[in-house]
Amino acid sequence: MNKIKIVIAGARGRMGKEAVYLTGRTEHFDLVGVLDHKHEGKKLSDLDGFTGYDVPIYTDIEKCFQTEKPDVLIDLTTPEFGYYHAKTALSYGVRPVVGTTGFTKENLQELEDLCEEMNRGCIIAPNFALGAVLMMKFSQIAAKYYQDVEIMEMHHDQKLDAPSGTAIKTAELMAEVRQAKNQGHPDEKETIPGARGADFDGMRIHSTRLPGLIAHQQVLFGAEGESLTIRHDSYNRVSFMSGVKLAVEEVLKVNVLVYGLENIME
Ligand SMILES: NC(=O)c1ccc[n+]([C@@H]2O[C@H](COP(=O)([O-])OP(=O)(O)OC[C@H]3O[C@@H](n4cnc5c(N)ncnc54)[C@H](O)[C@@H]3O)[C@@H](O)[C@H]2O)c1
Ligand SMILES: O=C(O)C1=N[C@H](C(=O)O)CCC1
Repeated sequence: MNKIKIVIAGARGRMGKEAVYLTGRTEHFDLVGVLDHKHEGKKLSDLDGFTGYDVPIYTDIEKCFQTEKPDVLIDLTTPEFGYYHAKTALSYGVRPVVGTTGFTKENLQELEDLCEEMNRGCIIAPNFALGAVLMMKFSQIAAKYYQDVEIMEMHHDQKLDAPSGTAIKTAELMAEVRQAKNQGHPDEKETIPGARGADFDGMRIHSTRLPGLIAHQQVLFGAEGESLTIRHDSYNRVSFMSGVKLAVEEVLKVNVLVYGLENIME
C-alpha cells in the first residue's frame, strides 16, 4: 500500500501535536511537512516534544505544497487560517481534512464549490470523537420525538469560538427533523443579556468555558414529567484521533465536501 503523504497545519497546538503522533504510529501515514506561522527553515524535530519527526517546517503554504506534494492536509489551526489553508490546498489538488471549527456557512459553501470545481474531496469534522458523532446522531433521533431541547456545551477556556462547532452541527442535525418551536415561555425576558443562550432555530445553546475541561456536550430534552439527557465527554485529545485517521483515509475516496464524520462512518 502506498503511504499517504500528509502535511499538518498547527502541529505545535494541542490537537496538532496528537495528529503528529498519530502519523508516527500509523504505518501507512507519511508526515512530509508541517505548516506553522513561525520556525521557517527548522525541522519539527528541532522543537520540544517532536524527537524523531525529522520533517521541514514551512510558513509559506504554497512553497510547502510545491515542494512536498502531499495527498492530504490536516488543518488544526484557527477559523481564519483554517479556511485559507483549505482553499489553498484544494487549489493545489491537496485534500483537506479540517478539524478547525468556527467556519461560517459562506466558508462551507465556497469550499463545497471549490471541491466540485477541482474534483477533490474535503472533510470538515466539527468533532472527530466517534462518541461525539453518535451523541449528535442520537440527539437527531430524539429530536423527532421531543420538540423541547437545549444544548449545553462545555470546553476548556482557551477555545476561541462559541458556540462550539459540535453544538452547531448538533442543532443543524436536530433542525432537520424537529418540529419548529421557540424554546421557553413566549413572554420570557432576559434581565441579563445572553442568559438564555444562543438561539438556533428556536433551540437554545449554552457555552461554558472553564480550565480543566476538554470537550463535553449534553443535549437535554424535556417533556411532561420526563427528561432525556444525551451526553458525551472527551477527557483527552487522543479521543479525536481515530476520527482523524478515518477522515484521512476516506478523503482520498471522495470528490465532494463532506461536512461531519457521520457521513463517512459505516
Ligand atoms: N474537530 C475536532 O474534533 C476538534 C477537536 C479539538 C479542537 N478542534 C479545533 O481545532 C482547532 C485547534 O484547536 P487546538 O486546541 O489544537 O488549538 P491550539 O491553539 O492549541 O493550536 C492551534 C495551532 O495553530 C497554530 N497556528 C495559528 N495560526 C497558524 C497559521 N497561520 N499557520 C499554521 N499554524 C498556525 C498555532 O501556532 C497553534 O499551534 C480549533 O479550531 C478547535 O476548535 C477540533
Ligand atoms: O477544543 C476545542 O476547541 C474543540 N472544539 C470542537 C468544537 O468546537 O466542537 C470539539 C472538540 C474540541
